[in-house]
Amino acid sequence: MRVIFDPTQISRPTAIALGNFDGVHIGHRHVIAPILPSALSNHDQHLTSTVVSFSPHPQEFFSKQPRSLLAPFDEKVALLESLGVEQLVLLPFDADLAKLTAAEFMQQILIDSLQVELISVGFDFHFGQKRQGNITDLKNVWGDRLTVIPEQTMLLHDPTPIRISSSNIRVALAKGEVDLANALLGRPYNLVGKVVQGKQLGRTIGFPTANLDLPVQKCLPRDGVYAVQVSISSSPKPIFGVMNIGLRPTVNGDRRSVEVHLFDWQGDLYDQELNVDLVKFIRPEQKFASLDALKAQIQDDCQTALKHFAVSA
Ligand SMILES: Cc1cc2nc3c(=O)[nH]c(=O)nc-3n(C[C@H](O)[C@H](O)[C@H](O)COP(=O)(O)O)c2cc1C
Ligand SMILES: Nc1ncnc2c1ncn2[C@@H]1O[C@H](COP(=O)(O)OP(=O)(O)OP(=O)(O)O)[C@@H](O)[C@H]1O
Repeated sequence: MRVIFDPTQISRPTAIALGNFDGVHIGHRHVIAPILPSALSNHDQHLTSTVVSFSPHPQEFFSKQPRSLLAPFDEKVALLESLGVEQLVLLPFDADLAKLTAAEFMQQILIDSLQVELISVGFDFHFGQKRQGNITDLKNVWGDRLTVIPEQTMLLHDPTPIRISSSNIRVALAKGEVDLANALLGRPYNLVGKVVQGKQLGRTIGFPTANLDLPVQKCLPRDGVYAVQVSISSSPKPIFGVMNIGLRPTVNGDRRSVEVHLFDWQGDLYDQELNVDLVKFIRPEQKFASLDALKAQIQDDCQTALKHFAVSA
């Protein structure tokens, strides 16, 4: 997939899906589907299948606050690529772009710069100065070459359906509601990072852990202990394990760490990249009176995780 920051490099004409697409969840995949090469094959002209996002995210530009992301840049690129998207265009969101009216955005960005032939957006998509542009404006120009995806929701435990959205996935993760986050994403929420050195205390209590270095913007789930499934390039099969996210109050930890203990695994993992899929939240992090008490609890956590894996196998 081509990743374009410089608008002069865009491959045109295009079929585009417009939006931020953080996490590439089920709703996003519905929006992207109509512009994938497989959906464009009957079109008489070759259109480049393109996702158009803003960088930084408009909310980040206005609030000046960094946003935590379900899928930081490398993960987003990999996810879009796996769908078959040919090109990701990142429009630099600055004061000039923010000032464009809806009509100017359509003319300068969509028509002149991207040569858009087909567009797909969600029903509530807004664009241009003060978010004044909406799908009616797009419809007036692109007519039946515009696909509008109706709101995608999911009926789970509550009587009211829940909207599939990046915000709702973040809220679920903050509460440790892994099942909900995974259902809305349509795949397990995962953490991808290299293994770095910890304090090496874990091995002294019988539970060696791989400490993960994650992108700073990565949205972390609630602190606590999780059952996880891990993939490493050196192992053909996924490995089960437990993960702790938190400050490690028992050993007076000074910053948040993400560490994984793999079941039945021996060997050096330093510098290897781990992909950790969240399977189940087990318990919140606690301060224990002694290392022995922590050790007993971790043994219990491993049993809880193993039971869960056995039931869902
Ligand atoms: C499954 C699991 C659960 C954990 N739970 C806690 C906990 O509740 N409280 C805590 O202070 N530390 C907890 N820890 C973190 C340990 O304190 C940590 O693994 C140990 O100090 C080793 O750290 P190191 O990798 O930096 O050497 C947990 C670790 C694992 C693997
Ligand atoms: N549940 C959904 N149903 C239909 N379209 C959606 C849905 N979620 C997002 N979209 C559309 O996908 C595109 C990308 O949207 P965006 O990334 O802003 O979505 P989001 O997941 O709702 O994000 P956030 O929760 O941060 O507002 C937009 O065109 C949006 O309208």
